[in-house]
Amino acid sequence: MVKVYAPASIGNVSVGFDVLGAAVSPADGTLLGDCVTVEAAETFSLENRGRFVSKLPADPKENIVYQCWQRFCQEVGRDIPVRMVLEKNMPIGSGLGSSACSVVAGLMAMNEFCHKPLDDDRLLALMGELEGRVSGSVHFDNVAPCFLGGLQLMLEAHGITCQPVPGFDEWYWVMAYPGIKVSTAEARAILPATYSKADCITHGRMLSGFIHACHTRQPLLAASLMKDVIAEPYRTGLLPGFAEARQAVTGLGALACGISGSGPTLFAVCDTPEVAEQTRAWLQQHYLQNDEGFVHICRLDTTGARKLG
Ligand SMILES: Nc1ncnc2c1ncn2[C@@H]1O[C@H](COP(=O)(O)OP(=O)(O)O)[C@@H](O)[C@H]1O
Ligand SMILES: N[C@@H](CCOP(=O)(O)O)C(=O)O
Repeated sequence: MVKVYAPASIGNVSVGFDVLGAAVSPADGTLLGDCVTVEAAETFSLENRGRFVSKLPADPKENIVYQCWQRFCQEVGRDIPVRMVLEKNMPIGSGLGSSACSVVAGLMAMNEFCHKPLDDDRLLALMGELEGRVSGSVHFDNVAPCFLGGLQLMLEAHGITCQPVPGFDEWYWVMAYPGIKVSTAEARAILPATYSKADCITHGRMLSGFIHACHTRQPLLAASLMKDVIAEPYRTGLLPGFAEARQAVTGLGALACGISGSGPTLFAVCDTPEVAEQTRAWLQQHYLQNDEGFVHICRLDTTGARKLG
């Protein structure tokens, strides 16, 4: 039996639309991610459990974990009869890389169960393909950090999908999920087809400056460059209270605040435990819309997906 946990992730990290992503886990040790278990069986079956099980598609074949099994079998060229269990702990359409958690845990668990017929590069390519099926187009900024951990920059050049970028150990990532759903495919569809020269220049300056500041260990410079001219201006209308929340948490001392993936989750970067706690408390009181919402103070998850059993 193999059990794999795959952590939540922040797509874009504000400054790198589709090309930058971060894996995060709560500092208190809570598991904020999906788990997939695979064990030998006579015939294939998939059981769904967990807090958000009721939000999964009604047709089992539309569950991306079923599709992971099917695609993995096709890739290795044989039918593999297994019992799979998905623990759906991640809210769907949350901006926390929920589908990526299921994809990464599903494919990695199958690969581990079969004694690793696929190497990490091939597995990551399949993860991107499966994520593309549910989110509207292939993008690696959730699956790559979720699988490999840390902050990952997508390169997709010279045979390299992504490479790690050094994060800042002192940063707390406060993640606030308000409890409402935003479809990634829809949040992608509303973006413009083309951008102005000024936006392209600003985007290049922010992203290159952020990556430079990470490599040269300048946390305040890095945080000041975490600005999004590609998606955020068009998506804030989907996120009730986002502009007020950002103003409030930066007023409390957060170094940066942005939309996690396509939202509605918001992230705030803080560099002291006191500011992180004040930010958590404010968001808990003002940003959540219903009982399904939550706030976690997280750290960069430098491990990524891992075997729990
Ligand atoms: N195991 C799964 N986990 C999450 N989403 C799934 C899963 N299986 C199928 N889906 C579908 O994939 C889509 C994921 O939506 P999306 O907005 O991309 O969510 P997220 O941004 O949280 O990954 C939804 O239509 C959902 O029904
Ligand atoms: N780069 C993507 C990231 C989507 O992340 P999700 O967690 O909302 O699926 C985008 O911004 O569309």
